[in-house]
Amino acid sequence: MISQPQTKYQPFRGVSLPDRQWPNNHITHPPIWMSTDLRDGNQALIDPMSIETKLRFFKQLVAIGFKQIEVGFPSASDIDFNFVRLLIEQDHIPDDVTIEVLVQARYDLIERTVESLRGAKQAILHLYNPIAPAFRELVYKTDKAGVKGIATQGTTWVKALTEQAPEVNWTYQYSPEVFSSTEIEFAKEVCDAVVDIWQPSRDNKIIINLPATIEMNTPNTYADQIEWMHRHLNQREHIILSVHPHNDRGTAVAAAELAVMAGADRVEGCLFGNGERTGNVDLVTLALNLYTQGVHPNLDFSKIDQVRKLVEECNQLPVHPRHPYAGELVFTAFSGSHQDAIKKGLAVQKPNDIWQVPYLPIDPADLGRGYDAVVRVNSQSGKGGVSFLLDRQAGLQLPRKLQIEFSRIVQQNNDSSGKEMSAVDIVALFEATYLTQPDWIEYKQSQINTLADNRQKIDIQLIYNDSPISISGIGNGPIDAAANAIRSFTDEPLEIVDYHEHAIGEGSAVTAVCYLELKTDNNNTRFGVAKDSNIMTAAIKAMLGGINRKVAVAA
Ligand SMILES: CC(=O)SCCNC(=O)CCNC(=O)[C@H](O)C(C)(C)COP(=O)(O)OP(=O)(O)OC[C@H]1O[C@@H](n2cnc3c(N)ncnc32)[C@H](O)[C@@H]1OP(=O)(O)O
Ligand SMILES: CC(C)C(=O)C(=O)O
Repeated sequence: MISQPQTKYQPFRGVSLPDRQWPNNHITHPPIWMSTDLRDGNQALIDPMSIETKLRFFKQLVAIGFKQIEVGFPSASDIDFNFVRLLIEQDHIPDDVTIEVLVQARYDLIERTVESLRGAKQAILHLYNPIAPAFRELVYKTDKAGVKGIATQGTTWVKALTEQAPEVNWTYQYSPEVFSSTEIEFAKEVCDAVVDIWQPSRDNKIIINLPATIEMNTPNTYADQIEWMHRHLNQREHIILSVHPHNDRGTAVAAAELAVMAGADRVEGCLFGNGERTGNVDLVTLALNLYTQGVHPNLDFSKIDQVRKLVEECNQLPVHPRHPYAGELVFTAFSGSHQDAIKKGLAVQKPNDIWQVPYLPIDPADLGRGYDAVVRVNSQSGKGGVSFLLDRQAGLQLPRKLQIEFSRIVQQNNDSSGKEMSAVDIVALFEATYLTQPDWIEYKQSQINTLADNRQKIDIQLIYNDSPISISGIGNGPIDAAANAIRSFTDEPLEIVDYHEHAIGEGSAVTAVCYLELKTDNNNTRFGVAKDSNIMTAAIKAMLGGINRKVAVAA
């Protein structure tokens, strides 16, 4: 990089629009969407799609709900020409879907393009030519009149040639390519001239598409340009104003949103932002941004993983794991405080209430994604995430102090392995720590009787050192009695500091889980955990579990 970038690059200022209105506007309904995956997306691929791949992609776009789909550049290649023919001849185009094709302003190419569309019920013919200063000077070696002439001549040819195919219900689209860096008055002049030739009406509107072929500055700059055109174009009522933002500065989504606020009716882009260089605007993000504002985009991404997989296969390009809404990791929290907040939010979120789960701008379930991936545990995680996974995976709802104790054990494990732990790993570690300790004292069975003074007597059979042992205790309740019985046998102080239990499962498969915090010497407490179909047995086993753990750790 050079130390004085101003000697090499100059700022782009766009149009002066001090009375701009767009900042006060809100998007209250979706724009007309146009997917150009099979054209602008395809032309940017290392290996452009085959006809079969294009057809797979086309069907997916239709299933998502796109009503306008640019399917190729039929005058450029046999694949694109034959693909258009296949769509028409094999009747793959639903009645409410219009295919679109792109062409340069060259007679022979337009002729071939019209030929490719013969027999279609409806079609959008899209003509473009670059009109910006650098293109006029460097590429076309002409002036403003020259590029305007290419646009008007092209439009005249399109008009004449499409009239020869009256079976097609034609819509004409014109793009002043590189609109984003064209003098705004000149862009209007060219578009007005095209509109004059085409003679659109309220019933047969022309699409004027204003591409940010190269993104020039902050997205407000583009919004100003679009609002200016929206306010100044002749015959605006006969025009569908369209935008086609590219993502050179990484702000295409913002540019498209602001452009819609500025008056655009239609947005062209690609799924997951594929396209030339840094891509076209990402239609998935745009649509779901709208959805999270309570506006249905009229596009269905309720199986987003399936869509992502298909697009990755067709484009032979991966979608980034952090891609908004669709990336593999976007609904995953590794860090402790995020996990804690998500866990608490999910616990109180009711299905029909306004969505309020912290850190999750959208309910993953709306996109067909599960909650399993929401919380993942590595060395950055805390008790919230660990206990969330224990609950999701095994139905274990640990009391707070045990959450803290066990998350430290998980942390030690992570620190030594340096790896992420799956929910299965965490449950296994929990079981190894609390439920499957070596059986120093093994529970066999027990019986409880109520005495004449209403106190409870318990008789417990144990196995200790491979020998059966019977112990008894009396107490105010069964747990007190069991604690007295065990205390007499171990000759240890045994105080129950906290008792927590819950059921897992339903009906005859229900299991009780008991978590006891035990004081087994003067200063320290220790958790004993056990599961059993009988709640009392679970409590006795939990006491023995706590003692077993003390012994196991001390040994
Ligand atoms: C921003 C965009 O995405 S625009 C779309 C770009 N997509 C593509 O180009 C993909 C498909 N294109 C192609 O395969 C080829 O360009 C073809 C087959 C259509 C044409 O190929 P060629 O005839 O070799 O021409 P090429 O594409 O190199 O274009 C150069 C010529 O076309 C002229 N030209 C380029 N674009 C246009 C246009 N939109 N309108 C009129 N003329 C144009 C150039 O001035 C140049 O003319 P010259 O030969 O007299 O100097
Ligand atoms: C043809 C036009 C719309 C285009 O693809 C662009 O300018 O990026």
